[in-house]
Amino acid sequence: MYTLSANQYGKGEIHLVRIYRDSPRHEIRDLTVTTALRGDFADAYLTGDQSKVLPTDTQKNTAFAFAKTHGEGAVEDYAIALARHFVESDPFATEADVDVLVDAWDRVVVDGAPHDFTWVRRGPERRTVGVVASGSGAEARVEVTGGVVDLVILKSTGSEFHGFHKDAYTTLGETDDRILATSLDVKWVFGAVPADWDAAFDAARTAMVSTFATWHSLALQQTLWQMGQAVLDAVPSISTVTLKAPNKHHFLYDFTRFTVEPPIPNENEVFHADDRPYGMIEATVSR
Ligand SMILES: O=c1[nH]c(=O)c2[nH]c(=O)[nH]c2[nH]1
Repeated sequence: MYTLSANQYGKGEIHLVRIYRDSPRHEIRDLTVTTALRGDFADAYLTGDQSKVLPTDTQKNTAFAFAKTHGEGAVEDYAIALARHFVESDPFATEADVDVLVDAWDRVVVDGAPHDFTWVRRGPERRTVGVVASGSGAEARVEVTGGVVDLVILKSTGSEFHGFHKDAYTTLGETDDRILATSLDVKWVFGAVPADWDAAFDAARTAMVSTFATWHSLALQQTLWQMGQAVLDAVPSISTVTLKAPNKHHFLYDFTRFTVEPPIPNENEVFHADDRPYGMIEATVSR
């Protein structure tokens, strides 16, 4: 005998674009929305009875409809409205997830003037918004997370790595001046609702980026600890932040193997940017 221990279902990566065209200067919002419902859905798996299953196609339709009807506030307001709608209107859903990836677009500048309705996609960095809604009435609960994925950042000095533990397999040289580069995947949990979702995101992102730049690093581990604290300092409504950071290694290219005369110096100027393998450094910092 086996047990269906857990199940959820929803629509993955609903890519929707909302244009705000109430004035000649349009605005754009580019969202990739993933929904998931949990609740009384075991029969759909165990017996094939779909009578309690709101199709994922309907979830997709609702995501598009809410982009119009609940799209005026921050992305968080949209995601909260959509998640609450699922738990409040679907008698079989007890919990709903709405996860959103936000693609940013930069307004094009033509002859020094910002253009009204043309943008160039920024990237690969994307802001993330996650909502888990459950219960209803007095029991209604909403948990909101924010974050960023694929925030690629590099500093060309101000990073050291030495004094590490060595064994018979250790070949890595010690360094007091190296490139430090990563692609950050960061998620933070809101313990309270901030006054302004967008301002909270901007403050958290600025805290991370400026700390990465200014903290003289003795290891990516130490930098992540500093960045996590900076996020908590910058945004009082964030209770916990989890940072995942691949160490994108840049190896000094060894010109000493060449026989050219005169020898070519390489004083931390030419590197082999290795895309894999990478170190994977992770930390969660909490209040
Ligand atoms: O900042 C670093 N942390 C490590 O744990 C590590 N390991 C390694 O090989 N290089 C680095 N760099």
